[in-house]
Amino acid sequence: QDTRATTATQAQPAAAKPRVVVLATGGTIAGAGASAMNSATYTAAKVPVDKLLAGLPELSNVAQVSGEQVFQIASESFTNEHLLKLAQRVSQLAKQGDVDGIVITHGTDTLAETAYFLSLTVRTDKPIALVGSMRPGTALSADGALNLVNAVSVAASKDARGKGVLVTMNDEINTARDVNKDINIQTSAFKSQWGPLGMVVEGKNYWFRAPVKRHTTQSEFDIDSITSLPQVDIVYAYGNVQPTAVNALVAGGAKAIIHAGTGNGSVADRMVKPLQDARAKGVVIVRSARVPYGFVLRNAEQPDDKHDWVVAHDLRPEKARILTMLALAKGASTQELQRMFWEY
Ligand SMILES: NC(=O)C[C@H](N)C(=O)O
Repeated sequence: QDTRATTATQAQPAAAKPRVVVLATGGTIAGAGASAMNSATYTAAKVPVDKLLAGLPELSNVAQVSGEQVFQIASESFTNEHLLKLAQRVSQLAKQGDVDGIVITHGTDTLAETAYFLSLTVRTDKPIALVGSMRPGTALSADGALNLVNAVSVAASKDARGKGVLVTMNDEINTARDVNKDINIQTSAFKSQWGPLGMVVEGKNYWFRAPVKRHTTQSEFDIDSITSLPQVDIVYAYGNVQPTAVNALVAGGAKAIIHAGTGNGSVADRMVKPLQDARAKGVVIVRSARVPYGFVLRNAEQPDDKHDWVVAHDLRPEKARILTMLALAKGASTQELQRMFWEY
């Protein structure tokens, strides 16, 4: 009896690839410049998602990928409405049985803010990976292609489940909460002060740590029940700063002001009274720091208990703004907001 035929038919059929949806929002990863020398001079948000995906045949080895153009904008122009619309779409897709992971292509300038917003509001354990690029696809040594393949491969992997919203740039996997754009011009733009969670190399993830802060499935926020976000603004501290901006924001209807203080979140003597007055009018005051690393301590630099101010822990002012908007949308008190800053 010839056994060769039997042996041949015993070969296992290739397992179906995970299904990943790429939601495109614009940014440099969809940018185009006039020449290959233009690594920094170009127009963002030009190339449609279908074209981005069609240019990457490698993706089909990793996942069954489909694309959806949600916006086509540079990320510095993101608004609260964009955040809400994107998070609602991510939440819908995450509930679908035929979606295993979601990738969001995004401009890098506000990518970390959007990532944090999604990690706080989308209740899923499916992998969500945000990705951008520092050079447009038309440039020499463009970084978008590999970044995007890496993002799809992370979103497609079972071992990324339950790790919350991730940012995959420059071969690193960072958690949405900790990561920030720390360097412009360079492709190693994204850093977490507490270190990356891992790396993605040739389609495989290498994990070294896991996030401990509440996110996604453990979050008390839920995009499905949020329809609008309150006005929360940021005031930047510097030598000779005057109360002009604080007073204007209060008059303009800000519900909270994030004070990006010097050093440990310190507040200039002439700014204390205007901030106290704002608080007396019901405006929530959050003390953060313009210093990128370290963290702000409660009742150090200022008597926060006495002022009824909140401290932003290690969150940058722009990320403190995201958490404060979500807290106020839920009607949180200043005590609850402070708890949230320690927990998220
Ligand atoms: N590298 C980039 O994506 C920067 C661009 N300004 C953006 O955020 O859309």
